[in-house]
Formats: sequence, structure tokens, C-alpha cells
Amino acid sequence: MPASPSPEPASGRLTLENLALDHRDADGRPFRLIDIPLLAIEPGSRFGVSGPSGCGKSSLLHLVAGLLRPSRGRILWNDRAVSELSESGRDRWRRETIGFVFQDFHLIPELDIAANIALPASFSAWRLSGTEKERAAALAHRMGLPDPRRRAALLSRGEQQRVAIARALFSRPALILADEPTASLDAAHAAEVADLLLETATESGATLLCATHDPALLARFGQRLDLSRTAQRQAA
Ligand SMILES: Nc1ncnc2c1ncn2[C@@H]1O[C@H](COP(=O)(O)OP(=O)(O)OP(=O)(O)O)[C@@H](O)[C@H]1O
Repeated sequence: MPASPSPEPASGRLTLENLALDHRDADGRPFRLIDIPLLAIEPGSRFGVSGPSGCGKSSLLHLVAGLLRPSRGRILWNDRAVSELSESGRDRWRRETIGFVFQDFHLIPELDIAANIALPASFSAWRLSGTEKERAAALAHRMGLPDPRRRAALLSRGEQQRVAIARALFSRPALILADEPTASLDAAHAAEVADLLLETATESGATLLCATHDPALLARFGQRLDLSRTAQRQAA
């Protein structure tokens, strides 16, 4: 039997401890992009990550998801140092814990809206259950996508963005990481999508970490991290 998405996420405290990320510039000189001495994000918090283009917002979300490894420091989920897990351990933790809204959506163009939304479930089961299909259709509907049979390849950027958000919410993750989730939306859709992200996070007790340039979206977060005040291209 395919597993249904669990109703309650395993909530957790996210701690960034002495976290740094270094890169090299085109001349091969190292520079420090991210430098966060300590940031503790309590379970169920909603955190907005801001700062100018190129300041490291996406990189921070990728670090938290374990898609990048820190140059220094640790990322803890409760007391577990997830940044120190093996690649397969991080993959498993990410699958079980995180819903990621990627900036460039990462949809599968050949699949329809419902199949893209339910993609997290198809990693653990050959076939989707009736409940999973209904949940995918319901999320599509809430996102203003009334026909879940349309192929992703045929969708506008704004529609693709809404599918990407629905997919991140599908498994009721304990930690939602959203990278510019309203960037391709008009003001009305952006406000609706922000409502849905925040409501869903509240309903399920999930922690939400959201990188955005959008002042209207940023204003909705009680807690904020301005990355322009962290490392910003110091020599590493
Ligand atoms: N592997 C890498 N090597 C060198 N530089 C990199 C590497 N990966 C990212 N960068 C640089 O790090 C900076 C931060 O990128 P990032 O995408 O995290 O910024 P951002 O704040 O999300 O930007 P935007 O708001 O435009 O999406 C960019 O200047 C990028 O070119």
C-alpha cells in the first residue's frame, strides 16, 4: 500500500551554529558569502530572509536543505547535526522533513499538474493512493489551478510557480523552504499564495523559511534575517 502523507509533521528547532559558506571568485580568490554566528529558529516560526540580489539567500536555503555543505559550522535539526550526515542521510532527512519551493521550480514538463504536485509521494511508492490524488487536486484548486490534468510544459511561469508551491506543501513537511515564492506572480496571486503558504505552515505547525525580494511578502514575517548584514564578500 502506498504511504499516505502523515497528518502531523515532526516539528523541530533549526539551529545555524557558526555557519559560513565560502566560494571563489573568477580570479580564484576565496570570499565568504555567508557568515552567521548563531541563529536559532523555534519550531513553527515563520522567518523571512531578505537582502539584495547575490547576497546569498538561495545559498542559505540550499545549505539548510543539505544541498550545499557549509565551509564552517553546523546545521542542527533539534539536536541532530544534519549538515554532518552522509549524502544519503541528508537525502533521507530532506525527503522526510523538507518541502522546498525552488526559485526555478524544478517541475517535470512531461507530467501534469497533479503528478508534479504529488511527486514527493511517488519517490516512496509505485502508485499514488486515492487520498494522495485527492490531496494533489485539492492543493491545485487552492492554488487557483482548476484543471490538474494540464501538462507542466504548457503552463505560464506564474502557474508553474503555484505548482511548485503546492508540491512543497504536499507532504505536510515540518520545514518549508521557499525561494522567492512570489517572484513570477502578479500582486493578487502573490497575496493569495502568501496566504496559503502562511496558513499551511500554521495549520501543520511547520517552520517556514522564506527568501524574498517582495516587500509585501517580507512584511508578513514576524522574524527576519537580513543577509546584507552578514558576511557579504569578505575575503575568506
Ligand atoms: N559555486 C559557486 N562559486 C562561486 N560563486 C558562487 C557559487 N555559487 C553561488 N555563487 C555566487 O554567490 C552569490 C550568491 O548567490 P545566491 O543565488 O545565493 O544569491 P541570492 O541572494 O539568492 O540572489 P538572487 O536574489 O539574485 O536570487 C552569487 O554572486 C553567486 O554568483
